[in-house]
Amino acid sequence: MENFDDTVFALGEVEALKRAVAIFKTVPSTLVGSGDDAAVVALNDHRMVVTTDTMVENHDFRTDFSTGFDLGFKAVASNLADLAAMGATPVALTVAMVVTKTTTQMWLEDFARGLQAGLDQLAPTAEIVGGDLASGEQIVIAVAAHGQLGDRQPVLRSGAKSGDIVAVAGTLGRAACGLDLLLHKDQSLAKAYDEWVAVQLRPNPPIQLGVEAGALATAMLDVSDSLALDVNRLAKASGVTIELSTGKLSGYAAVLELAAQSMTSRDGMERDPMDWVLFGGEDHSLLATFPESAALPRGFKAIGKVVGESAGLVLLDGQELSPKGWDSVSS
Ligand SMILES: Nc1ncnc2c1ncn2[C@@H]1O[C@H](COP(=O)(O)OP(=O)(O)OP(=O)(O)O)[C@@H](O)[C@H]1O
Ligand SMILES: Cc1ncc(C[n+]2csc(CCOP(=O)(O)O)c2C)c(N)n1
Ligand SMILES: [Mg+2]
Repeated sequence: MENFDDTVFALGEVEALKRAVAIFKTVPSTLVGSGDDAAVVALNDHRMVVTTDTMVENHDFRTDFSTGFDLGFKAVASNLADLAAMGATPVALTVAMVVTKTTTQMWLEDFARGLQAGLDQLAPTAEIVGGDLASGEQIVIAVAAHGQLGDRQPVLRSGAKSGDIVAVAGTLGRAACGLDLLLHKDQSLAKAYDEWVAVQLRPNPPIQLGVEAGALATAMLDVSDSLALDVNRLAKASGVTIELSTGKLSGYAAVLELAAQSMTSRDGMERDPMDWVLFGGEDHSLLATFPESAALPRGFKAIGKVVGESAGLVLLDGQELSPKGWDSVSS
């Protein structure tokens, strides 16, 4: 017989929320925070940048891989990456979630600590200003994030120009390698390469670098579904051809080589770490284009070039790169 005494279900919505919300820190821009019918937030501009992202248990995450803390951190990080990709500074987030009859209050509070840790590390000026708690058959986490631009223009996917440099801030391939380590039949590998597993569980996107780069970038997006897919989205939106070179990407793959070899030695399946770099998602790094004449902003590394106008073509070493990656509905 399961013991439900320590579950969110047993405690009830009001008490469960009271304890979880107590974990969140407040910031000055929140005029009315969690507790009323809606929150009220002060912005430094008349425009608001809004994004949302949903994570569903057993589709986007597994509770045997991720702790509540991990999921809170990841939910914040992935939403902040979308704001940063617009060049926006994060201000306020809401967290709507479905928990199950067996979700413990300890898990919920661990999740809340993960949300706050994500903000502490990536956007200390932002606050969790509200949310919703419902119950259902599996855990669902839906975060909405709101940001501001000050006097800047938003950085769209559609602004890349012929001649621009294509550059990345943050890591590539590590989160996908981490997921394969977690899924590997030899469980000792996830411990041996815990640095890559950590990127999968708690991605660390370069939020501040993205906001800074927003002043110069002609286009930007976060790499959530795969480099190949997301470069393709940028190329299509901008109507340009982008040329990448494996030489510029080899450093991202090299650090994952040992993990690939260890996995292969245990199951005999050949792996090329470049596949994680090109076709793996979830590092939430920032991919941007910059005018050729300007120096690249701090933290950005050139991986390719915009070579001309087209309906949106991506070439890798001169060959068309197929836009393979994560599809959140059909994967
Ligand atoms: N249900 C929906 N209603 C309206 N617009 C939607 C809906 N779902 C997605 N969109 C829009 O479609 C676009 C692509 O969505 P998607 O979630 O792939 O964005 P993304 O930046 O690639 O996400 P992420 O970085 O979280 O992977 C976004 O502009 C998003 O707002
Ligand atoms: C158990 C488990 N199964 C699959 C995955 C892979 N995965 C989930 S979401 C996503 C892309 C970003 O999503 P979104 O576009 O919604 O931000 C990817 C590649 C995982 N991490 N854990
Ligand atoms: Mg995005």
